[in-house]
Amino acid sequence: MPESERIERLTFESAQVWPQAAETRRGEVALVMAQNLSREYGNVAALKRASLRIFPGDSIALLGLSGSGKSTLLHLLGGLDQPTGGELSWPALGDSADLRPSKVAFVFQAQSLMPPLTALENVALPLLLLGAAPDDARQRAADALETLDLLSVAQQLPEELSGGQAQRVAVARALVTNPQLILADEPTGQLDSQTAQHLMDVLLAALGPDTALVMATHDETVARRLKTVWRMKDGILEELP
Ligand SMILES: Nc1ncnc2c1ncn2[C@@H]1O[C@H](COP(=O)(O)OP(=O)(O)OP(=O)(O)O)[C@@H](O)[C@H]1O
Repeated sequence: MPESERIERLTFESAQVWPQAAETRRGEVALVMAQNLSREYGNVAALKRASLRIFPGDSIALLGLSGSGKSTLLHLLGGLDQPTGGELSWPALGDSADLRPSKVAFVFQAQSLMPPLTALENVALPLLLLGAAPDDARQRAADALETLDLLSVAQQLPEELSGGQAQRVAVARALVTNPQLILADEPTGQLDSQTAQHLMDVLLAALGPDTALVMATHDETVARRLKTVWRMKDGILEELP
């Protein structure tokens, strides 16, 4: 089937399943809604007319090969980037200016901790940016590190951490503000499979029941740990949620 026809079909099906106004599911308001969401970079169509809804408590793996558009979609969902087509809204969260860091948090694949700050200071940082008192921020950061079994490295600098520990600190930093939506871009991408599974264990255990997680990955084993799998290929969200 030609790609244009396939996109038309997916779009038609999505319109059947989700009328534009369907902001709720079983009485819950969607955190994110997108209709025909597209992002082009010059003549590269990185995301082609994706329609989706994300609700509190969802955990979604975004599975696809390198270049399939996973990061593009995550950046749009978190308001880090602007779509070139379609509609995007955050019915339960406000508009894009309200999104971060208290409501939406990111975990990236690459080392994203601030090098001069200790693990504890890295985790406390989003709280300080939100205006928390320093003592309160440090206590909550310590609690988050403890949840992820990291108290022993609280005073270490990022360069002194293993890759797995650094990613767990990044997860603690994402969780510390109790966000409603966590967007994770291949957080296990640079970890061996055992360390990756441990990261998934602690992340899923630490996730609140109402927090939604969307995680880009190319690893089927990691994807299977989440409740729902969305597949991306060449910018198309293939399996509609
Ligand atoms: N800032 C940009 N400028 C130009 N093209 C871009 C930009 N960002 C992404 N692209 C292109 O958009 C397409 C989708 O990229 P994206 O990073 O979203 O894929 P991905 O599935 O996340 O890949 P990976 O698994 O390698 O991170 C690719 O063809 C990529 O080259």
